[in-house]
Amino acid sequence: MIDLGRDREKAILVGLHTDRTDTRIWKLAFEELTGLVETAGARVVASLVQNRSEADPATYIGKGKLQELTALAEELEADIIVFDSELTPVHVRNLENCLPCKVLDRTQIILDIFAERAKTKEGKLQVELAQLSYLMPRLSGKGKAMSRLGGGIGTRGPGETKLEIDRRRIRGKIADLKTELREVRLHRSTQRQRRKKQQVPVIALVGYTNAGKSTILHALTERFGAGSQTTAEGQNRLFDTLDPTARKIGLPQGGTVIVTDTVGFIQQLPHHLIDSFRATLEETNEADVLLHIVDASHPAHDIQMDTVYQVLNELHVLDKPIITVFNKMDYLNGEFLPDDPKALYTVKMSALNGNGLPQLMQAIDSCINTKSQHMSVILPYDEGSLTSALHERCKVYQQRFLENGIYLDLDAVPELAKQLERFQVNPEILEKENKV
Ligand SMILES: Nc1nc2c(ncn2[C@@H]2O[C@H](COP(=O)(O)OP(=O)(O)OP(=O)(O)O)[C@@H](O)[C@H]2O)c(=O)[nH]1
Ligand SMILES: [Mg+2]
Repeated sequence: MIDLGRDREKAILVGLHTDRTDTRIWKLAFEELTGLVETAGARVVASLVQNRSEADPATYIGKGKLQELTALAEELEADIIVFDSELTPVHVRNLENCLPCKVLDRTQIILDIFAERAKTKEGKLQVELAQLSYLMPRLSGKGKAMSRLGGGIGTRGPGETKLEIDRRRIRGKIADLKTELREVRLHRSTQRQRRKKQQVPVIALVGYTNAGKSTILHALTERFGAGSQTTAEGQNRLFDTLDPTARKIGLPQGGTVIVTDTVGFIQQLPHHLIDSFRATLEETNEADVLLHIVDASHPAHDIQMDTVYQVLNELHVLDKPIITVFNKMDYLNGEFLPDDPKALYTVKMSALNGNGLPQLMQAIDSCINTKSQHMSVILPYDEGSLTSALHERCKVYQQRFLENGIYLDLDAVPELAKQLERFQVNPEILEKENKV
């Protein structure tokens, strides 16, 4: 994408604010659309917003607004009009009939950016799968704008060559892609198995796009990297990282961990993408700890955090220990931010100047290396499942069956130590009473 302002396609953005949408969330998503369209290589020349109780089933926006938009597009000689949410096939058909230029929606812009960014075979296959799944129900709706092919936003990737192909062939192609993806993933799961065997703990970086995940991985690798590894420095653009990257880092108290970086999240991440990228996102399932990176300087970072937690919830990984990292603190001039209640640790740092990096390492170390605790307990006989969990996961030195329960002398892992606190006894007193 060469940035020569005058050669870039001119885009008009169209937003619909309905009664049902939270205004702050809507505003964030609409501002993001500007960033997305610019990232995709176009120049935003105007935006038009309509407040309406709900989307018009035929044309998304109302008739009057559509006339206004048509006139504006002609006046500004716009090349594309981008709508702020996923249009139905009916919307696309009707809008294309009225408007003098290409009609695109938020989903297509995101798919387009992903198509440009994907580097690995798996990434490319995933994007292609998402694009074809998006295209399938819309094939018949592609009217005049799409027949004017010749590149430009929304027509990159497989769309260029395959638009003429009928549904059946696309369905076949989707099936082939799924098979190919399965094979590629098999290879990655073998790599993961090997890592598991080596018992190296895995830390997954998660967070909103542009929060600073790659910059943090770069800083960690520079300072604590094990062996000669390099990582790309972060870039100030959306969805800079698409393909998973893994790096080995040495911990201050000894031992190493693997830190993985992957695709960032955003409002209304298209569901075709979530489905296609599920395997990549599910890397987080393998992680021992999640590092949730937040751009603390962003005025809507609370909404961004909620979005991340929603995706993590969908991936069923919220039970893992989370370290929340408020990054970009250098922008904040000591402004106070409360700790994230969902996290085990909250760290405030700046990946840019390195402030807070040692605290982050400390938090990682504490999560990974939290020592087992030596305890003596008497467990009532009705605590059968806890007893078996202890035998499975802890080192038990002594066991005696007493009148009021089982006496155990053991090293308890941190999660179980908490549950055992209420059963703790003083072994010296028991010894004096000749019970153990
Ligand atoms: N001022 C400041 N800028 C930062 C800091 N950390 C990262 N950045 C900048 O923020 C931008 C985004 O950083 P990345 O590391 O690419 O963000 P990311 O989370 O990997 O983004 P995606 O890969 O798009 O999901 C870059 O321009 C970084 O230089 C920080 O602590 N302070
Ligand atoms: Mg990145």
